[in-house]
Amino acid sequence: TMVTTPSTAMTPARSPSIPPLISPPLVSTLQVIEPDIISAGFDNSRAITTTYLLSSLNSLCEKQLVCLVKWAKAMPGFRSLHIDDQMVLIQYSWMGIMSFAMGWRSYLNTNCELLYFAPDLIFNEQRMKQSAMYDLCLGMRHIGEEMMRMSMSPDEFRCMKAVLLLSTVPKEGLKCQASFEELRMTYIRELHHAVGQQTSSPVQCWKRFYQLTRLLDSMHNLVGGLLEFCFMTFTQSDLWSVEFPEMMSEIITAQLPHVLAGHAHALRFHKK
Ligand SMILES: Cc1noc(COc2cccc(F)c2F)c1-c1ccc(CNS(=O)(=O)C2(C)CC2)cc1
Repeated sequence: TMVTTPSTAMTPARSPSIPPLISPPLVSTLQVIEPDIISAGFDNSRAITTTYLLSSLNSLCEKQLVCLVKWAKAMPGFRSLHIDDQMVLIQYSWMGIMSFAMGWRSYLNTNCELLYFAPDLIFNEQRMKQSAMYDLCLGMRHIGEEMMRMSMSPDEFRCMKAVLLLSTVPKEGLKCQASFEELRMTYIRELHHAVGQQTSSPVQCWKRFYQLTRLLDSMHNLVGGLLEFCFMTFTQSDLWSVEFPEMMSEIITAQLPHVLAGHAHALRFHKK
């Protein structure tokens, strides 16, 4: 489905009184295709057990995966990649994209006091401990705190999330490496442009761009730990009796051997 960009559609042809919108189409398209907030369907009246918490996270994850695939396919240029590359990019980046978006919701809605997975699934300290993922939750909260410290803008957030989709590749390379690298560069330039909108001098712009790309790099470390936990929970799901819905199971089954074999290569802006 063609996504119209309001900036072009809404800019009156000739009206000297109203300055033409200068936001480049890419940023306004990212705004238009941004998925809505999804509810987990969490029953807050039930006894809160670790198993129920994790199973609820997984059913929320399943719903978010459906939206994530739609969002990726609506992202300008993504569909021009080789279909196999589209698949592997989503398989390698879904955890990072979901976590980054959750950090953003936690920043916007709770000032990073809590982890805002969904309007009906918000983790306070106690729930973080109960979830058996306390350290991962702290790592996630730190991401949200960085967004708050930088007072990250919605445009910067959406550009960074687009870059995250294009930040983990197979070690042996993609089917169409050139079109991937061109697309990644396009979104990195778009991020730089969004940073320029938040700063008033080139030096400030580069400093902020440096800090935001550092934050993007740090997502890889958090995601590594999360994937380990995810794979461990998945392989022992009968033991923990944590439910893994269909699409999640498919993605994890496809992704797990490659990641454990060290085939997933994280693209970083900075030396570690
Ligand atoms: C949905 C959803 N919105 O955000 C996130 C990122 O989650 C976390 C991020 C950081 C620390 C944590 F502690 C998280 F939980 C998810 C999300 C939910 C489930 C799964 C797969 N399931 S899983 O096995 O990894 C697990 C987590 C249930 C145990 C994967 C992402």
